[in-house]
Amino acid sequence: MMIGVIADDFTGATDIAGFLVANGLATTQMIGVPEAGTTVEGDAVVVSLKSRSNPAGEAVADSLAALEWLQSLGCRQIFQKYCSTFDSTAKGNIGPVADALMAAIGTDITVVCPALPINGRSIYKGYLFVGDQLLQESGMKDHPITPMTDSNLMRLMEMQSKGRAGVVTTATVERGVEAVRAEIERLRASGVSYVVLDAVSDAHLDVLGQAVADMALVTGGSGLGAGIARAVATGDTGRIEELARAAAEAGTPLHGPGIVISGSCSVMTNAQVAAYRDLAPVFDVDVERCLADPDAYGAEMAEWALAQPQDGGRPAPLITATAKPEVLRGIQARYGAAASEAVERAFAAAARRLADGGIVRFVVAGGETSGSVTQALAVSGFAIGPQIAPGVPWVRAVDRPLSLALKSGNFGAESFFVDCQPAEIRAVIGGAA
Ligand SMILES: Nc1ncnc2c1ncn2[C@@H]1O[C@H](COP(=O)(O)OP(=O)(O)OP(=O)(O)O)[C@@H](O)[C@H]1O
Ligand SMILES: O=C(O)[C@@H](O)C(=O)CO
Repeated sequence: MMIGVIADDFTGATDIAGFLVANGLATTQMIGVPEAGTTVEGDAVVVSLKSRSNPAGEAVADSLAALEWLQSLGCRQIFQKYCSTFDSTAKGNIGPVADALMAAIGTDITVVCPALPINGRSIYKGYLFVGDQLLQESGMKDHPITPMTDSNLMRLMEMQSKGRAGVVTTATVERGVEAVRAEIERLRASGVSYVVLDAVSDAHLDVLGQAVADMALVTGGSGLGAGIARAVATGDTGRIEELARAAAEAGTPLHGPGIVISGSCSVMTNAQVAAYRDLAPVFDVDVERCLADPDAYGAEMAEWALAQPQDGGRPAPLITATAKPEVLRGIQARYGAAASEAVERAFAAAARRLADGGIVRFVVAGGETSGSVTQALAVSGFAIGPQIAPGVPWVRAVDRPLSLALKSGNFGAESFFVDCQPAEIRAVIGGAA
C-alpha cells in the first residue's frame, strides 16, 4: 500500500478517494478505523473519521488509531486530509492532529496545502482564497460550526499547533520540483515544521505532488492528493483507463428509490436547494422539533419521504435543514451548538428508517451531515465510483446495497441534486447529461 489517508470528515474522504482513483490509484474508503487485522488491497486507502469539530483530544486519539491501522498495512506515506476551505479556527483540530501524527511517525516536517483550484480554492503567499475572495470574506465566514475569520494559513497553523510555519511561494513552485524540495529543506533547517505550499493551478499541484511524493507525512486537500497520485501512479494510460472502468462498475449508482438530505448551509448548497425545490417534493426541517425529539422527528421525516411516489420520471424527495446565514445566526444565538447536533441526530434517525423502507440512493449535502447519515447506515466501507462533479464521486457500500453521493458543502453546480437523478428522470426534469 502506498498512501494511507486520514480524512477528518466523510465528504472530504470521498472527495480525495475520487481524485486518487481518477488519477490512477486503486483506492478504497473505510468508514471509521477498521478492526486490527483488517486488510485492504490497492494503492491507497482512505479512513473516514468525523474528527473535524469534536474535542481535540478525541480527534487526536481517532487519528492515531487510524495511523496505527494504516501503518499495519505498510503505507509509506500518510496524508492528513482536511477541507479545501480549512474549516478549522484558531482552536481547531488540524494542528493538534498534525503535531500528534508527526510525533508518532517520527518526522519533524510536513506540508500544508488545502488548494483545490478546480473548485476555486487557491493559495497565494500562504493566504487561502475561495474563488476571487479571501477565505475570511467568502461564505465560510458564516459557517455554522467553523466560521473562518482568518485566511493566513501560517497564522492558523501556528495558533493551532506546537510548531512554526513557513511558506513556499508561487515563484518557487514555478521554478520546479527541485526548487520546492530545496526550499522545504531550507525551511526545515531554520526550525519550521509546517510548510504552507502555494498553488493556484493544477500545474502547480503537479510540481508539488512530485516534490512531496517521498515525504512520510503530508497534509492538505484533495488537490494535493491528485498531484501526488499523478506523480506516483505507476501505470500507463491503459492502467488508468482500466481503473476508471473498474471504479465505474463498482460504484455506479444502484437503481431504485432515492432521497436527498441537505444539512449544509453553505452558499452553494443554498443555491442547490433553491434550484431543486422547484422540481421535487420538499420537507423543510423544523429545528425546534429536532431539539425536542430528534429520533421521533427523524422517523417522521422518513415516513413522509417514503410516501412520495418516485415513478413516472419523478425526482427523489428532498429533506432539508439548509438555512441562509441570517436565519442560521438567529437559530445559533438562541440554541447554540445544540441545534446543529439535534439536526444531525434527526437526520441519522431518518436515514436508518429510509434504508429500512427501501431507499437505495442517498444524496447527502454537508460533511458533518454525511458523517451522521453514513454512520447511521452502519456501512464499513465504500467502493469509489465515477465523479458526478469534481470531488463528489458516487460510492457504493461494500456490505449492503446502497449508493451514496456525499457532497461537500460548496461542491457541485447549482443543478447538483438534479445531476444525481437517474438519466430517465433527468430526461424529464433537465440537468447535466
Ligand atoms: N437550520 C439549521 N440550524 C442549525 N444547524 C443547522 C441547520 N441546518 C444544518 N445545520 C447544521 O449545520 C452543520 C453543517 O455542517 P456540514 O458539515 O454538514 O455542512 P458544510 O460545513 O456546509 O459541509 P462541508 O463540511 O462538507 O463543507 C451540521 O451540523 C448541520 O446539522
Ligand atoms: O476539501 C474539501 O473542500 C472537502 O473535501 C471537504 O473536506 C468538505 O468537508
